[in-house]
Amino acid sequence: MPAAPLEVTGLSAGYGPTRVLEDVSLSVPAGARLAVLGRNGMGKTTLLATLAGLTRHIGGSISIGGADITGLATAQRALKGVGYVPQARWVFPTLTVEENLFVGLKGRPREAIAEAYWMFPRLAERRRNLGSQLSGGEQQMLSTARSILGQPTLLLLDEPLEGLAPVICDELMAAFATLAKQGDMTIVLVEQRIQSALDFADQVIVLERGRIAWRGTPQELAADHSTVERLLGVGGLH
Ligand SMILES: Nc1ncnc2c1ncn2[C@@H]1O[C@H](COP(=O)(O)OP(=O)(O)OP(=O)(O)O)[C@@H](O)[C@H]1O
Repeated sequence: MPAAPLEVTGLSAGYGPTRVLEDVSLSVPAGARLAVLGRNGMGKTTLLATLAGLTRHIGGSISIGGADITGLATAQRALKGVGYVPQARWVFPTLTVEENLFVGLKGRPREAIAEAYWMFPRLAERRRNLGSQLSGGEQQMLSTARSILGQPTLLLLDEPLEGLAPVICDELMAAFATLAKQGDMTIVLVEQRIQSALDFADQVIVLERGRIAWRGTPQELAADHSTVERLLGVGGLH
């Protein structure tokens, strides 16, 4: 399946009585890469969780590939092409790497796991290790690979670099760039490592208290020092 464009209109969502996202609208063309930035607690995770169907919908709509998925449950959204890689790194600790990958196949032939090993050669080396024996970086690779095996047309990555050593971050970002180049997925990346996100993305939004406070290209953001300082709390980007 080719990458699916993402269209979000007037989206508001939250948890129980709490409103977090307010009137978020965005449009990501098929195969494009959107970075979602913002300080802690501004609603980045909530935006991805809302796209995946895991929060309380208050208003607005979400469509991928022209199909309205707003009313669909998480599992149905996955069938429509939404791949969600949560911040918590969903790995089955008592299954081996290979068994974890089998879970992601969703009816595809077993040989398809070669795609995961091609993308993340470290996983091939660790195929017989248990999920619980993996480093944080390897768990992130496994969690991402499992999602990719389901052939999503929209991939949602929530802070994949959190807590990882720089060398592993580079490895992961290189794998994401390879995925993006293949053009089979539209990718939305939430990341606190601003420079890595800007190097990867072709468009950026910055959230502030659940609303889009800024949007533009990575180049525009890097040049806009006052926005970077005000909305991201850092002195500047290189
Ligand atoms: N399950 C929940 N129930 C109630 N409120 C929540 C829940 N999860 C998050 N929130 C609140 O929603 C707001 C946005 O949180 P969210 O995790 O989306 O922010 P974030 O930008 O991803 O932050 P971080 O960078 O720290 O992960 C915060 O005020 C948070 O306290």
